[in-house]
Amino acid sequence: MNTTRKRAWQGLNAILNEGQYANLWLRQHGQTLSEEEKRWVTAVIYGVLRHREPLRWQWRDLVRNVPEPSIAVLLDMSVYQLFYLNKGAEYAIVNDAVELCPRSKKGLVNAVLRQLLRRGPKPLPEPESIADLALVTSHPQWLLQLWKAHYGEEKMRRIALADLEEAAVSVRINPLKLSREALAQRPDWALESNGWTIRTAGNPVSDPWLKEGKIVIQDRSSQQVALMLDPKPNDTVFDACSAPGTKTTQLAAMMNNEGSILACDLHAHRLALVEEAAQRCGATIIQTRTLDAAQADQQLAGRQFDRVLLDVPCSGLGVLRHKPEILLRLTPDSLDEIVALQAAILTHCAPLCKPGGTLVYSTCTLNRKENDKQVAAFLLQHPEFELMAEQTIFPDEGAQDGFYIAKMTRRG
Ligand SMILES: C[S@@+](CC[C@H](N)C(=O)[O-])C[C@H]1O[C@@H](n2cnc3c(N)ncnc32)[C@H](O)[C@@H]1O
Repeated sequence: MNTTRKRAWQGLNAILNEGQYANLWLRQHGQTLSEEEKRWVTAVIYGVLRHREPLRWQWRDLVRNVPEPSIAVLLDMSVYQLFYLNKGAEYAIVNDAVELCPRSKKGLVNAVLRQLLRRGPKPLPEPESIADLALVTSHPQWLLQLWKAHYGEEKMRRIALADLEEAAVSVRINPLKLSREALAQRPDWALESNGWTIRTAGNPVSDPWLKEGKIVIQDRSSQQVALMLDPKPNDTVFDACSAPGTKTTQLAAMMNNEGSILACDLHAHRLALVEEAAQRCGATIIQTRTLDAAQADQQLAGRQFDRVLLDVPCSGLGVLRHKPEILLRLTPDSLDEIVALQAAILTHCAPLCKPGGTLVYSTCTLNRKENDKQVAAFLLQHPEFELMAEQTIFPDEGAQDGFYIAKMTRRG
């Protein structure tokens, strides 16, 4: 029995059937695995999550009823190994799947997988209709319709297909701990023209510089948010939704640890992550405070800041390459709830921006109601703010997440 298959199955059950997040499960359970095992389990978990509809479509016609969720996931995972990884270990894959499942299901799993081995992979339909694109990309049809309405049919198609690609890992320099000269000593790494993103060779996730806070894993679109806020040394900054602190620590570095940042979040346990990040990165100007950003004007009455960052909770439709499981839980109704929360955060944080100050609103989603329409509605009600720049970053346009960033100033 290959125990890594058992771990991957346990992980997929936790994520698909018990609502856990893949990255958190892997962080928690990956410690018991070797680096090589962890890489394999990670690849299988994300591969099954990204291709869950076509995987099930491969075996669905071979059973009368879909078996209980854990057995269905075992079949999905086995099909992924047989048809997508294709390492020539077919019989070991089938035997391990049969051994993993309870006695009462062994016959079913064995029969389905052996029929699949005989039949081989069914070719997927060309993703021409929305229904076929939904099958091929494992995106719900309602989301494809929404993207079609918001961004046009061609863009909708490109975004959905881009989500099937493996997520790129981007790295940013932390100049509070790593000088550009020291970085230049590393021949296979180079700083990109924005002065923050490092082009890396190898796997930065296990690089010792990460634990030392010299570099930070941060998507290049996410880095762009802090660049748009553009804080200067000695500014006062309010970061309303700051956890886990990836942008907060970038802001501190941009300010060269001069000035002050009030980093808030609704959840105290998440603010602890901001404090850890600040410690690791040597960012000394960050104070944390638990706060509901939708009531920030009451909780911080009398205070105003040079720069306000509202990196609000969102539906996450721009980061599906990193978190494909988002699609398992999202519904049109949950989108509407989040739009209302974002509107409240904008309304109740805006008064904390000084006249002449800068307000940046950002999301990692692709949904115009959370993005440009949200900001347009805010501006209509708040003529004291002026839109200076607005950017939607799409995941099909490079190795980056989808993001929306709006930069506003408060008239003096
Ligand atoms: C997109 S994440 C922020 C990411 C963070 N800015 C970074 O770069 O690491 C959104 C955050 O908003 C927090 N949040 C959700 N509702 C909130 C509220 N009502 N007030 C303040 N924070 C909230 C969540 O806990 C989450 O940490």
